Amino acid sequence: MSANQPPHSTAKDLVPPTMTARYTNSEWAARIKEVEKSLSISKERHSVPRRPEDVAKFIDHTLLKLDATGAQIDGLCAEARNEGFKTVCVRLNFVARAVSNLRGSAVGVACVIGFHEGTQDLTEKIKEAHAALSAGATELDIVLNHPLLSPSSPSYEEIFVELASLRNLAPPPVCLKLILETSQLSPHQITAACVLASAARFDFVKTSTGFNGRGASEEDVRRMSSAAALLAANERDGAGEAGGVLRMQVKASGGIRGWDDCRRMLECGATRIGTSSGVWIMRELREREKDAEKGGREGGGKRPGVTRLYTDEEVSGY
Ligand SMILES: O=C[C@H](O)COP(=O)(O)O
Repeated sequence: MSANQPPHSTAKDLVPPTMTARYTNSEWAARIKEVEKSLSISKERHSVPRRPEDVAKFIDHTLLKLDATGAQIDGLCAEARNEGFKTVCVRLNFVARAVSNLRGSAVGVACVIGFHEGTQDLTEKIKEAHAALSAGATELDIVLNHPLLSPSSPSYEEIFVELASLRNLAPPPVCLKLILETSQLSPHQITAACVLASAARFDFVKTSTGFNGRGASEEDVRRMSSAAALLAANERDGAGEAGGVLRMQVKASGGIRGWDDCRRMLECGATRIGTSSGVWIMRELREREKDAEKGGREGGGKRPGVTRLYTDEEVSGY
């Protein structure tokens, strides 16, 4: 299937039923507590690619302003094609236009769902997701209903049912990302959201919508990346010979404006960057590379090469 082919184009009116619960709230609470007990936040600095064509593949080129115009979406798609970005990230009303713009390219189309509060009910989110897939979206960035993580009475069961139902509607190769809105969550709630997203087989946890509170922070990305690594390791242990466990990845988004912000997020363990400043990041990176080359020629330094962030087994291939 090509990157831009609608995965559900033959089943336009078919919306699968919602999934039933897997664990009770208190069982989820116990599982989350276990994960928290063994979670240590990695201080590792992940290696980062420097060649612009490699960096571009980590970027979701994003335009989510409510007053965005069709002409701006056309421009966004042209930039994404030109730079070789991973996707363009747009609202539902522009998915079909973006898909048509990007036909024949390797650039995918990500659509935000439940944007930006996340509090829509499950039926609403399922309808939106179904419409996005039918229009050709290859990735869905779904906002967590984060008020359901309220510290006094968290509804883990309800959140899991929502996530599992959306995964059921959109199986791989559709890439599913859960937007946590980390500015609204405590570290404990962030870990809880990672546990639920991983159990529902989401491909990514994503920091922010860019519309509520601060954007991505190094601390949050490190926590999410460490939790994802631990959850994959736990599952690998449980899977024994069966293997095949995929590591959930982290998308940093919100307020990432320049190459230094982008590099810092990748160093903390993000493997996708959501930003409305993609073109500026690439411009800055090219300028830095030019300076480094110049310095290298004059001072005998070495141009940084491309390094791998994860092994093939660790990433899910998106
Ligand atoms: O999903 C991505 C964010 O909305 C992008 O946020 P930004 O406009 O602050 O770059």
